[in-house]
Parts: sequence; structure tokens; C-alpha cells
Amino acid sequence: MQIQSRAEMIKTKPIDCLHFIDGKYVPSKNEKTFVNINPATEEVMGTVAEGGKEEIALAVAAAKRAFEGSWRRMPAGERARIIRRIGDIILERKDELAALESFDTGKPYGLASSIDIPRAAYNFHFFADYMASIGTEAYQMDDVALNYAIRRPLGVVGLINPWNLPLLLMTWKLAPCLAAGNTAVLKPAEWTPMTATLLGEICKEAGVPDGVVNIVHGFGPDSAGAALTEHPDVCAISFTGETTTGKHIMTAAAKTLKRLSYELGGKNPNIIFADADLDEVIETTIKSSFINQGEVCLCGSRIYVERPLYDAFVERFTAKTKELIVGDPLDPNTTVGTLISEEHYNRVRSYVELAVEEGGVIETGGKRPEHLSTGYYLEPTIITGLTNDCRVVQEEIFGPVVTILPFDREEEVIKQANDTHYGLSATIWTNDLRRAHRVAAQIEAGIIWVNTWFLRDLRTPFGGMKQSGIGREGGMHSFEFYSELSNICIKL
Ligand SMILES: NC(=O)c1ccc[n+]([C@@H]2O[C@H](COP(=O)([O-])OP(=O)(O)OC[C@H]3O[C@@H](n4cnc5c(N)ncnc54)[C@H](O)[C@@H]3O)[C@@H](O)[C@H]2O)c1
Ligand SMILES: N/C(=C\C=C\C=O)C(=O)O
Repeated sequence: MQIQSRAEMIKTKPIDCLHFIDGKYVPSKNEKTFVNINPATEEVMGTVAEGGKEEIALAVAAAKRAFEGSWRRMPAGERARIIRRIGDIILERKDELAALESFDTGKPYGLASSIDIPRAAYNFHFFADYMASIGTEAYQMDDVALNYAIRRPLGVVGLINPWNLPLLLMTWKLAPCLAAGNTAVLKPAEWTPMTATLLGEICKEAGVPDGVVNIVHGFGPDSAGAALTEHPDVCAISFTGETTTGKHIMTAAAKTLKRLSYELGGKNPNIIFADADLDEVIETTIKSSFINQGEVCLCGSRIYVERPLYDAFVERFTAKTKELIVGDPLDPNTTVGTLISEEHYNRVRSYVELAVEEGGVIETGGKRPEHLSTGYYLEPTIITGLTNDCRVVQEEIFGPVVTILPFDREEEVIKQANDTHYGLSATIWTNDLRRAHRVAAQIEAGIIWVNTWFLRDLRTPFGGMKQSGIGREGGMHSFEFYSELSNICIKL
């Protein structure tokens, strides 16, 4: 399908986003809505129904009915077929979903089309296949007794999502949640409602029974998000977002003792030893620094380079960064689109100004591109000359901004890499095999890549430690979160 121009798409597409509750698109009871702004044109693309306590109550009631109805009793093979079909339909509608994801986020259409949407489909295909292979455990107590565990679904689960990889991350939660036999109430991020809205009709077309998947739009505090974390019939929350938000949700969920899975913020080290292959390092570090405008929790925004390689790296990396094309997300030549919102643009810009106050040197970037007066565009930015204790090196910026610091010894860089409240991911570049294993084992992070970045095997544990998260999702870890185990002991 040729991508229609933004104007045509919005004229012809129902861009107003309604809730999807019990298999039907509905407005809020009080008719409240908020506007959805396109970050590249700063134009209103449509309205979004603003959900609150009432809409969450309707959605949870529908999910509860569906759970107690056909869904939990559906044979696993039939459930797997439906889940796989969701993935199929996402691929059939890839162009449309990629365009809407690009309109909502400002990310290049090419990125949405090559990464976000295919990975959203794969999340369903992966868990539909994986669920057939999961087992539990059994133990014989000599000839006295036999113990075996059975796995059962939790019930109604709340899934609260961020705006940076909207459909990818929403489906990373929804696929295993459904595969484990649960029903779900999803709360998309307020900045990115469109692909979430279409996910409702895609699930219905795939054969998901009404009420199994419900989508309620709105904000966090005093809105749909908070209501979901407080509802007594929601037994678990999987949340992806800022660490500060995670703390608020934990307080709200405590009242009803909900099970929690958290994927939170990060400030990830990218450690480059002098023996690394510089061409390979530069090519991947451009991605791990600036892909999706740096709005990826896994981005390696703290770059540490062993001193013998430092000058060559700064020179080559800066030159390569200057070649990146900041522009219209729908232009196939664009490699860096817009930030998500004016609010976020101003926040990221403030960190560039802070970096100068802290003594940093802006090697490139830090400004709005002169030829782009409309849209929340920011040049990819490289900062040197700071120390590890600077706020710009310590705090998550979540934009196209990286710092580069030199180091002399392995022990020194491990200490600096770990000197953070976060512990989500890390990247290590070296051709010394023993050093790779030795350093990786000492880095305090949930995910550590060596000589690569964002290479994902969905069977692996995914999540962060310290202030970057609680729990792991992926493969068996998702089933550990989205189901209960009971041990049955039979006397022989
Ligand atoms: N660890 C990961 O896998 C991962 C992935 C993507 C993004 N993130 C993190 O997410 C952040 C950016 O995403 P964001 O700005 O959407 O995060 P955010 O915390 O502002 O919002 C995330 C979601 O939580 C909702 N929310 C906000 N306050 C709430 C409350 N009190 N109760 C219930 N829901 C509430 C929001 O409406 C949104 O849907 C960054 O910190 C990034 O590192 C982490
Ligand atoms: N959760 C995942 C990616 C998170 C990206 C954060 O912005 C994944 O790849 O499964």
C-alpha cells in the first residue's frame, strides 16, 4: 500500500480514538476527550476518549465476565491459534499501523515499518508457539507421595504502557498475558493512542472473544491509569514507564496487594575498550545512541572509551552523527524524527543547557535544525568534558543526547558504569574473550550485550535491577508472572 500523505490519511481514516470495551468501541460516559497532536506538524490529528474510574470499572467487569466465561476454559491449542492470528493480521495491516505509529510518535515511518510493527506481530507468534512447550515440575517422595505443580491463569490483568515503542511494548505484555489464559485491560500512553485503538479491532477479527481484551485511554494520576491500579478485581499490573511513576503505582497497588512487573527507566553504559573494532563500534553505537530519537530505555547514553581509542572515537563518531538526517518522519531518507511532545522537547533541551553549565563541551547537535521550524525536532547531540557525577551523566534524558568519558583501567570503568541508581542494560565492546565475560559479570544490569546491541531472543529474561525494574518478562519468565502455580501432593 502506498503511504498516503499525512493529510489524506487523516482525512480518510477514523483518527478519533475511542475506548474498546467488551468488544465494542465506546466514548467515555461523560463524553470527555483530549486532543492528539502530531509531533511533526504540531497539528491536531483527532480526539481521544478520556477514560476514568467509570470506564475502567466497565472494562474490568467485561474482562472478569470473559475470564469466567469461555477464555480460561478454552483449550490451549485454540487459544494459541487465535493469538497467532493476531500476529498475522498485524502483519497484514503493517503499512497502516506503521504510518499511524509514525504519526503518533514522530519516529521515522521506516523504523516503525521495519522494527516496531514486525516485532509487535512476532510477540504474538512467539508466545503462541512458546506456550505449547511450557511445563511445570513434579517430585517423588520415595514411595510415600507424589508432588506435581499445575499452572493456572491469574484473572484480570492491567497492562500500562509507555509512548516510545507503543505497539511493540503493549504487545510484549498482551501476548503472554493472553497465552497464560488471562484477560486484560490495557491503558495506552496518552501520547500514542492510535495503534492501540486499532489493536482492539485486530483482536476481534482474530477471534478473541468480547471482553478478553479491553483498551481504555486516558492519563495516569486521577485518570484511567490510577483507576486501573486501584481496582480490586485487577489482580496484577505489568507496567512500563518512568521509575517515579512506578513508585506511585506501587503505593496504589499495595492497597489490594496486586502482583507487579516493572520495566522502568535506564541510563545505560556503553563501554568501549581500545581493542574493539572501531568500524563496528561506530556503526552500532550510532543506533544505540540515536535510534528512535534516543527514546529507547535501552539506549547506551553513557559512553565510556578506553583512553588510547578516545580521540579517534570522538572524531569518527561525531562525524558519523553529523551525517544523520533529521526530518519529516514520512520521508524515507529521515533517520531521526521528532521527539514525542513539546513538553519532552523542552525537557531534553534543558539537559543540553545543563551540560554546558556543568562544564560540558557540545561536540555536535543540541539545537533545533534551522530548516525545521515546526515540529519537535532536536539534532543528535554529543557531549564531552563531563565527570561521572554530573547530572547529565546520572539522570535519564530519554532523547538523542549522549555523553562520552575516557577511562584508563577496567576496574575504574566498571565502578563508573555501576555508579548509577539504574541497572537496566549495558553494552561492552572488546575482542578479549576473557575480559568480555569478566566485565559483563560485574556490571549491575539486567541485560548486557557484548559486541552488539538490542539483539533480542524473546526466550531470555528481560528487565532491570535497582531502580530499573522489578521482575523479568520473556519466555518462561512471562509465564511465571502471568500465572499461578499450585503444588498438589498425592499420598501413595
Ligand atoms: N524498561 C523498559 O523496558 C522500558 C521501555 C520503555 C520505556 N521505559 C521508560 O518509560 C519512560 C518513558 O515512558 P513514559 O513517559 O510513557 O513513562 P510514564 O511513566 O510517564 O508513563 C507510562 C504510562 O504510565 C501511565 N501513568 C502515569 N502515571 C500513572 C499513575 N500514577 N498510575 C497509573 N498509570 C500512570 C501513563 O499514562 C503511561 O501510560 C522512560 O523512563 C523509559 O526509560 C522503560
Ligand atoms: N521490552 C523490550 C524493549 C524495550 C525497549 C525500551 O524502550 C523488548 O525488546 O522486549
